[in-house]
Amino acid sequence: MMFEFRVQAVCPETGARAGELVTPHGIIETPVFMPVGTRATVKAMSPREMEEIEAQIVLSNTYHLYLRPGVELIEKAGGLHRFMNWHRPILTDSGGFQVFSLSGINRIKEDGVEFSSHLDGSRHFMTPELATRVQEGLGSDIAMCFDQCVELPCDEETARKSVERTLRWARRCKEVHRRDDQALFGIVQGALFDDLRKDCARELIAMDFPGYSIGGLSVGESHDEMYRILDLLNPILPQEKPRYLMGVGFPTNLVEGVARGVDMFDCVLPTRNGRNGTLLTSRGKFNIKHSRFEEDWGPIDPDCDCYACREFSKAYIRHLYRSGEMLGARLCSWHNLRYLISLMKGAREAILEGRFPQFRDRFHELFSTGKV
Ligand SMILES: Nc1cc(CSc2ncc[nH]2)c2nc(N)[nH]c(=O)c2c1
Ligand SMILES: [Zn+2]
Repeated sequence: MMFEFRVQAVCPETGARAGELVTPHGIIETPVFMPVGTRATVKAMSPREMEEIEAQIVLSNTYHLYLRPGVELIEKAGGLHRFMNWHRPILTDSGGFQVFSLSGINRIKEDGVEFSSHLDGSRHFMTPELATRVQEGLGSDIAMCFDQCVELPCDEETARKSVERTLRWARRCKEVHRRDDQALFGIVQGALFDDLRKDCARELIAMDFPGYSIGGLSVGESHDEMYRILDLLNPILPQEKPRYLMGVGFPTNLVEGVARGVDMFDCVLPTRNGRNGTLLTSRGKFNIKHSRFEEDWGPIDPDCDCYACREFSKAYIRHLYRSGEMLGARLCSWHNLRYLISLMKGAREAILEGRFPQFRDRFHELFSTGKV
């Protein structure tokens, strides 16, 4: 069996799940945080270091790799796993979101999206078929349908049109998808409109995808609005299939997403914030450049087992950061990634041991104190 998802335990109080996702490149234990490697690298981290922090799966981007170096080159290298020397699972996003958020002048047509490359302004036309073909060429284990994510706030008519287009495009992706060693996920859209979200989910479920992504969130809505949509979709999406909440997120959103039946998360936060000195810890977040750390000889996080926390002081990392030294960005990213990976590992263990509600309360109690 190329692709299989097994739910191993469900928290009776919340519905949080612990599971195993079997892929051609290995088994993923869920809930899982997936580091983002947009241009075929998780910034500042080598594959060996990613294995050391127990990263199980990394993300990459169709949009970026299609523009540079091009899927043809990566196919000649033997696919993305060989090209980047990462032999665990890879998930690729379809490019829809990036076309709208990164490229210049884009024009949506029924057939696809016309856009200018953010690299050199060259004109391109991305279609559901091309997005699917590129992901098959990259050889990721999990691929995304080409969807249309709308910016918030948006009116119901605009959201309805994006749902209808997303569904037509999902059918077209499924129609041309051939690789049986790659799972294609449908992406639920519908902005913050309950009926649109339910209709979109039901139509995608009827197409019988092996997993479902929840798109159109973490795009500026409040936490409560995000949680309302998750509460709405949790009972509708098939319990026996994985749920992936795209672009999320901040530690509190991860724990609350797990409590609402989400299995997979990704976010650029740990590496992007790491590079500007913002650190995520069990006791809240802080920025290392603050003067209060000048003579702080302690670790970033006393509860963290990562290389940065075991071997270096906050004072030293602050010095590196202020001097613009690359090691500063590396150590901050290293810690933030390990923190989120460990947070999901802890949630999984708590669910398996029947103590997730206590884990969740303890997390909020410590994280919100901001006692750093
Ligand atoms: N918030 C958010 C984030 C992403 C990027 S997920 C990602 N790709 C690469 C790294 N991370 C989304 N992607 C798609 N296709 N659709 C969405 O609605 C959407 C929403
Ligand atoms: Zn650490």
